[in-house]
Amino acid sequence: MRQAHGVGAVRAGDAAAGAGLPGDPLMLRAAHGLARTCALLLDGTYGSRVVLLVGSGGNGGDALHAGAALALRGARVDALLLTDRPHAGGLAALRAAGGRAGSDAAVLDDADLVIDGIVGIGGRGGLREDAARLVAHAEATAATLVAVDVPSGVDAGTGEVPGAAVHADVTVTFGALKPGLLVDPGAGCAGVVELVDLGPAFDAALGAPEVEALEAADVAALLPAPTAESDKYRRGVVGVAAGSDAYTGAAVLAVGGALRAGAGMVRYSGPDLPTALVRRRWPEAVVGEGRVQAHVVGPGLGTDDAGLVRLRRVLGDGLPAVVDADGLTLLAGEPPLGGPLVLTPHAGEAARLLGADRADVEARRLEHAQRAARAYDAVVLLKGSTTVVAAPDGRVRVNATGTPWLATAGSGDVLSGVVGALLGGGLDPFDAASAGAWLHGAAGRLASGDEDGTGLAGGPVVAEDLLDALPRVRRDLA
Ligand SMILES: NC(=O)C1=CN([C@@H]2O[C@H](COP(=O)(O)OP(=O)(O)OC[C@H]3O[C@@H](n4cnc5c(N)ncnc54)[C@H](OP(=O)(O)O)[C@@H]3O)[C@@H](O)[C@H]2O)[C@@H](O)CC1
Ligand SMILES: [K+]
Repeated sequence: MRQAHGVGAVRAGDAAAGAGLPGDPLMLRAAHGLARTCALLLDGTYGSRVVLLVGSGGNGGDALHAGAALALRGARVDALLLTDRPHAGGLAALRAAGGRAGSDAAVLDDADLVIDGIVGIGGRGGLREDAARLVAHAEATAATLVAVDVPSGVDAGTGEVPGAAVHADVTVTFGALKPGLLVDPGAGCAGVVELVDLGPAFDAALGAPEVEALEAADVAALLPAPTAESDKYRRGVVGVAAGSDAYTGAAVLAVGGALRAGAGMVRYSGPDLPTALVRRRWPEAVVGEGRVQAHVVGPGLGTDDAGLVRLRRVLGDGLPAVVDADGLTLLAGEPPLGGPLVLTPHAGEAARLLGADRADVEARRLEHAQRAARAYDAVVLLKGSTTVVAAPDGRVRVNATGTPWLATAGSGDVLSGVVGALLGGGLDPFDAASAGAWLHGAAGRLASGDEDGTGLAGGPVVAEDLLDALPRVRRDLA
């Protein structure tokens, strides 16, 4: 499990580990880890050209100390000071190591590596204009850009990017991951994230994480494995109420998602046309209502009265349910309904649920996912380049297994089926949503050939490809 801690927790860790002690041992430890990563990226420091962007706080201090270490290993290091009060110990160390400090941005033009020490966890608001100008200059060069702790301009606690920000190739962060490195849009500015250990005293003071991200082993441990005694009922029967005469594909894909994610059985109910198509594509699905352990409702349902009647009937029995797409639009006007719910909105649907602006949801994803979870007393899975899963009790997980290629028609229908299968298999809504997002994202990567999730290496996927990839993802987990 990857865990991110908020700014308050990190400050507590700093205090417990002796921040501010004479000689700044904690900062030296951070700077040492930063310098080590930079040296690896430079593939030999001797004769290389390094530029430091230095703000007024501890973040600039880290950059200056790391610059000193690189200068001692033969790099030509120039610090560009954005303040007349730079970290005194760091500046003295840089000068003693032969580095230089100034304000002529021309040094950026032939830099091999730029270290962004403008601002870290003490940042407020977007980058100021002078800083934004330097960052744009640095990003226009061929230099590798390494952010110190967080990319400057990213809110460490939330991932919000209220203005200009650094887009780093690598972020070296200290002591703990920060939520802003896992939640978009901040996560998209961080590049590859490296964590420098600040020691056991720091770790012990951190407390509970604010944001978690499941890894493969966590998902494997959560998934219910069939045993010799499991029959289809114990593996979970999922009811799917999706699709309409206008939107038939949603029914086929949601049923497929549930089946391929391991449901013991799927019962499909819907109008004649989608029913005929479900029968043809999935002869193993049972048509008609009956006993189930969880529901999937909403994809392609339509938002007319007929859809509302179906939604109310499904949620009326109080069983766990995944509500997606048209189901969310219908739910937006409804009093709280039914049993434990997982809502799976994209940003536009979340905006509708909250009566908010889509652009605001996209800019402040963590806040809006948490607000929707509280407002609907439901687990909310907010889809996006990094999916945010929020529980009404405040817990948050993010999922980063996806690929930009997953943003394709029908992909969400498959996801709703996958989460439904996990709910039906007995996972609680928070685990079902976060493990479902992981499986769906991993299937997307496998299907597209996009191994690192950047979208650069992969190719297009269609929703059907996800259905083929899901069993392989589960097999690899086992
Ligand atoms: N604690 C420790 O021992 C350890 C801390 N460590 C390191 O210290 C960092 C935290 O240091 P910190 O608290 O000094 O804050 P930090 O982020 O450097 O800058 C705050 C200053 O920046 C400015 N500023 C604010 N917003 C801005 C903006 N939008 N655009 C431009 N400038 C802006 C503002 O100053 P102003 O210019 O207003 O005077 C503010 O005072 C942490 O992230 C880690 O890197 C590690 O060494 C491990 C040990
Ligand atoms: K920074």
